[in-house]
Amino acid sequence: MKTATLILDPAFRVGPVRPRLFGSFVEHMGRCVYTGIYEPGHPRADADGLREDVLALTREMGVSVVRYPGGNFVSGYRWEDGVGPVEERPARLDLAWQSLETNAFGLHEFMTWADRAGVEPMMAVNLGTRGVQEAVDLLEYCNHPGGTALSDRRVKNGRTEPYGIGLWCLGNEMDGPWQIGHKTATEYGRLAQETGKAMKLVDPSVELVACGSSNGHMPTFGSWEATVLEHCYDEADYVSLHAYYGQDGDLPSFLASAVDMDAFIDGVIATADHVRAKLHKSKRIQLSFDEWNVWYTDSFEGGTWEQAPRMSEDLFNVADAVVVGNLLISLLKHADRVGVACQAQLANLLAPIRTEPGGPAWRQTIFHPFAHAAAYAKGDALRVVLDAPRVETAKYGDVPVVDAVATHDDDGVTVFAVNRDVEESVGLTLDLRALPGVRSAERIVLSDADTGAANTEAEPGRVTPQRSEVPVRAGEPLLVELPPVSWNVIRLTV
Ligand SMILES: O=[N+]([O-])c1ccc(O[C@@H]2O[C@@H](CO)[C@H](O)[C@H]2O)cc1
Repeated sequence: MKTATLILDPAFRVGPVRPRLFGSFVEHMGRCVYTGIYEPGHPRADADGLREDVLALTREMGVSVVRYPGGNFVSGYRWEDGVGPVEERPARLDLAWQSLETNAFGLHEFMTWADRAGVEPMMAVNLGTRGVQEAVDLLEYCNHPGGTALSDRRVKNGRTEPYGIGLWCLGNEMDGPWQIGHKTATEYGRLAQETGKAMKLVDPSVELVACGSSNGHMPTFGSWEATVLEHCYDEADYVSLHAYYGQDGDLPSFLASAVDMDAFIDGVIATADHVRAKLHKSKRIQLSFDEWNVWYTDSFEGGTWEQAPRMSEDLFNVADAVVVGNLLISLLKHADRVGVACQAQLANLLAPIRTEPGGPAWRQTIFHPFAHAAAYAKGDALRVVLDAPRVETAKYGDVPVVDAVATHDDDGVTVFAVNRDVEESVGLTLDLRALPGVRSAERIVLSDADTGAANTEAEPGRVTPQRSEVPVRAGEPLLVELPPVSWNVIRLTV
């Protein structure tokens, strides 16, 4: 068996784990909204048509913040279409996904859902086909107490108190040629600056996310962030990152996907800090990794003009869950700069939660690492000193076979670790010399002899994490075996 050692010390602090790291994303795309979170007439729907089974799973996952309504969808969206009496709302072509948008679900429905799910809303404005005026109109509608045409319209539509939405995205993936209203970095940077300036005049408390690159391999990556931030450094609080990782038959490289995420995050930090130095600023721009996940992009099908077509309903397996866990480790390793992160998406497409219309809702494999991280990654993120053998990958060269991070709070220390070896277990020795008070240890593991195993409607509990106690001997290191292709949580209680 391969062996690795890991030194834990509460002094090796990276930064606080901010709850917004465990965000998700609800887009008007495929069946995320319609027959996902919202299905009037479903046996488990409440009086507002919100699926209570999906609400319960969202709460169980520990989702903290949810980005809405897109995504590519937002770049052609008129928010006014989704407010007021439902029977008066227009049906529209959704050009992003070539689907039919009925607008039966809109702003108020989403805010009711967010309230019941116990999540903070993260609202995106359309900077594709629209601009400064529509963005400030939406913000005034949402956040101004009353006495103006827009805020009184919100009151008339049933919501007296202002929504007080604090986190806003200035458009979506505006660097992407596929984006409706795609812009150059200079065009977008100026628009983000002016939109941000006006939004902060309406409500100075809002936090704004400027669009970074739609992935770290875009030809404009780096120069896009630099140009955009040179324009909107004062107005932006965050710059966004998006990344999706897929399997293409090369499992060792897929399992090492977090190597790419680490490099992407480091590149954006370096670029944002370059602009900070160049502009002589003291403020540091934070990172909003507001779309991340595993995704088999070739499973995308659109163009039918149907309402809520089945799109990208990927069936995620054990290997996918291990990669998702590793991506969460990467986010936690950068907790000092990544202040927001949203797994894309919540229900049905690319999703931890799957539903059937009129039928059940269940947890995909990737639900579990997210739920563990959201539940147990509290307090401060800790850098760990890891000594592990390396494995060869075609995409990333040789990489450590184990990747890990830890968190420290009043209850103790939790280690999150993946074994990226396709065949062999790794014997991990946890050096606890800086934690003499550890009384007990529990470990949770997600692995399977069949790395392709998945949860389905017929077998929703096929892949389930296993919990066990690990014996602790005072003054001695702790030994844990990490099975091949596994996600592991080790909770040390003091
Ligand atoms: O790799 N791709 O082919 C690819 C295509 C589209 C794409 O768009 C992003 O992903 C969509 C789904 O979350 C969001 O609406 C959009 O922001 C992200 C990645």
